[in-house]
Amino acid sequence: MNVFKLLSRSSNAAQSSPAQKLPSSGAVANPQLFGHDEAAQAPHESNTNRKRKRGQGIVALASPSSSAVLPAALDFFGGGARDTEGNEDASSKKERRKQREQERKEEVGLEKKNTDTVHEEPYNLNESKRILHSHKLKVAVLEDFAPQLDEPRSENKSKKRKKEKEKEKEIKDKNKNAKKPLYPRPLTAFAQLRTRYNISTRLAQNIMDQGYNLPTEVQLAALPLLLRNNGHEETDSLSENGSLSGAEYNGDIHLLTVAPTGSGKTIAFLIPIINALLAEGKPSGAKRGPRAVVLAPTRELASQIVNEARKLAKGTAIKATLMRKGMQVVDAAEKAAHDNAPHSPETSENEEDDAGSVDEEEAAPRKKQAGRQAEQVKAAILVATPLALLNALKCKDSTVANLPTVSQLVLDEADVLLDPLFREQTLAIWHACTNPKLRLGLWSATMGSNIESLTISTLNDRWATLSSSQSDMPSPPPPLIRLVVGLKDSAIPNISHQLTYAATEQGKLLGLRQLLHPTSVSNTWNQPTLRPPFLVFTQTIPRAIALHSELLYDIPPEAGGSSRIAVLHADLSSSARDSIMTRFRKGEIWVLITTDLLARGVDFRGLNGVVNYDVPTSAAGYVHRVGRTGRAGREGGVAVTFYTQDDIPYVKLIANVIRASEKLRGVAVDEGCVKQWLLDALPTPSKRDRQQLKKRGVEARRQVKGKSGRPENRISSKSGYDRRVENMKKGAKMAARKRRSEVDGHEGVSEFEGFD
Ligand SMILES: Nc1ncnc2c1ncn2[C@@H]1O[C@H](COP(=O)(O)OP(=O)(O)OP(=O)(O)O)[C@@H](O)[C@H]1O
Repeated sequence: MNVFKLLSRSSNAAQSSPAQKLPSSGAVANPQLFGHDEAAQAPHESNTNRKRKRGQGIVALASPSSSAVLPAALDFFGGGARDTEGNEDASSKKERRKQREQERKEEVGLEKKNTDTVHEEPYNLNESKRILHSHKLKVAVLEDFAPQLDEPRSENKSKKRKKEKEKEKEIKDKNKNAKKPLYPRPLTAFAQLRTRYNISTRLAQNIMDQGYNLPTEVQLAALPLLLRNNGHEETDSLSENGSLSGAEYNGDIHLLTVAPTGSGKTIAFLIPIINALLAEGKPSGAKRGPRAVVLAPTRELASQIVNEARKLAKGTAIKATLMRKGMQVVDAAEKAAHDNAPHSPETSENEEDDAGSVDEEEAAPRKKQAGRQAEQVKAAILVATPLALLNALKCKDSTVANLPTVSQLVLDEADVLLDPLFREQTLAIWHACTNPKLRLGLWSATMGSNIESLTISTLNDRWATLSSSQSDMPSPPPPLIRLVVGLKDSAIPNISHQLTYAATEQGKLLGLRQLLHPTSVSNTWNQPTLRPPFLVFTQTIPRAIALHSELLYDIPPEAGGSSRIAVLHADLSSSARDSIMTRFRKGEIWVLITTDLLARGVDFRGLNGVVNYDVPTSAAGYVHRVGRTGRAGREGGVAVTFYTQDDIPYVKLIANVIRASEKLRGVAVDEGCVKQWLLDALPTPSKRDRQQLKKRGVEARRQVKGKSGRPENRISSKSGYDRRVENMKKGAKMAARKRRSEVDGHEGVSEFEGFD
């Protein structure tokens, strides 16, 4: 067995598996989830996607070279490198060479087409409606703030406040009603970014260099809404159609987007930001500071966004940076001015709440840094977690300095950033962005209606506060537009789900071991097999650590042994986390055990599956966890969820999401993994239970200390009964030894007669 060959699996080999197409096989021709049958694409918009540059980000895992022969026990990837298939591969070598040649030709052809000037048809409302409908896209103006301008600015404050309160109350009811629909002109090929929106040549080139040709659904609708139309949009058709394209806003909007996991939201918000910054040119005036801020809930996601931004802005003057400890975001002078300025009561309130939430780990180095010259952020795009940025903005008296240079604020995973866990921090940063031209973007695969109302009321508040102090507030204020792709809050349809009853904790461990070992996988139910690399999610950090130590030696040494399995959680140091992420992306780690730290946003393109070792604590949690596989339309991802007796009160939440996803995929209820009888039999958790579950998880799985002070809910392949018997035997042995030593000791005393 050549282990080296096993490690250097190339994506070609996985494709050679005839039975199952895996996400690790590489990018698919069409990254879209819906509207595949759509024939009506512009002639230049071939579905033949330009192939990604070799090795570009795809976890390099597949099967060994065609001639390698693997014992079944080591064939973790199911590449099927048996003798016979080896021969088949050898005979198809010529075929593959031909195919590669063909792809190269297509690439060249596509490049030429994309650089050609594309003739733009005028905006056609019916055509736009049809394309948006087939891609399951819905766009609506959620809130038009323009009517507020009718109110005289001199109106006394309390009257104004009262009116605002009344308005806030109305918001909830209003949200339920249908909003003004919009039918933006769909972007059906990235080439149109140049022809229609005249984006920078370099940016367009960078997009092509990434291998992106066909926009995903979210890009198809969000980019036309966010990019300035540069006068290309025909005013005639706008007036004819009653401004239904949204082009009259000319990109000047706040956008709230709900789009499936892995659907390319990152570049959908980065392209307009980079293009706007390039168009602005070098900022005038002495004020320094970031011009766009992207907030993300975890460091891993933030650093991924920085990488994407750097790739898109390569060769331009726009730089992106990750917020690190000790960095200085605003000018020292600005901060000092803020220190001396009187603060509004609203800000102080926030600060008091936040003061307690400052992490000591974060705070200590800040104190150390105070003595040294801090590194000033020079990049135009700053990506940060809320806490890291807020710490940098806090002044000596723990008030928050303003970020007047920021004109774009993006909340990636907005629902979690505005969830109680991060809300105070996120809102404090939002309020610190005092630029009257600030535009907001909220992006996630799941978004509760409470997030919409919170956004509207915060936009209202900001407007009221800023318009009383600043004369240059835009008039009318930009509207809040909502874009929804597919079915809101649902899991992607291109993965298969398995909901497995494991009865007990021990059952789950056996189930996971079965999934892990290639020879023990019995595919009796004709379900797709889970192949590495995959993620395993647990409810808590101690459980992730315990599971890791239990499985550490499950992969045979010939296949890399314990180095193939790792655990990643928030208690590890930043450098350890980075190193594990790098090794997992490289394909050196096959099984990564983690907590919800990696549940959101993180993009492992070739991840073949996800195991919910512990059931997620909410439906949204499930959507995000399983969305780590099946990215950019890749087929073959598998999501396995184990549940035990303890999960029965809540598992219906997950079963409903699975059913909805299978329905989207067109799977009949009696053929899917969640049968109707199961849905009928499972209890529906109350709202209170749901809230409790989200907050604390399944109680039985929380760290419970036994009388001995050791955790009782350990993860082990031994049953509680076996452990008890073993403990009793151990106890008996100890007691016998003690008795023996006592007897020996007694004899000893009798022998020692010296003191007398
Ligand atoms: N138009 C496209 N064509 C092909 N691949 C794309 C396209 N747009 C994005 N991708 C790829 O899709 C993957 C997922 O993108 P991204 O991480 O932005 O998804 P997301 O919608 O933010 O997901 P999540 O909700 O999990 O955060 C990335 O690997 C990205 O490179």
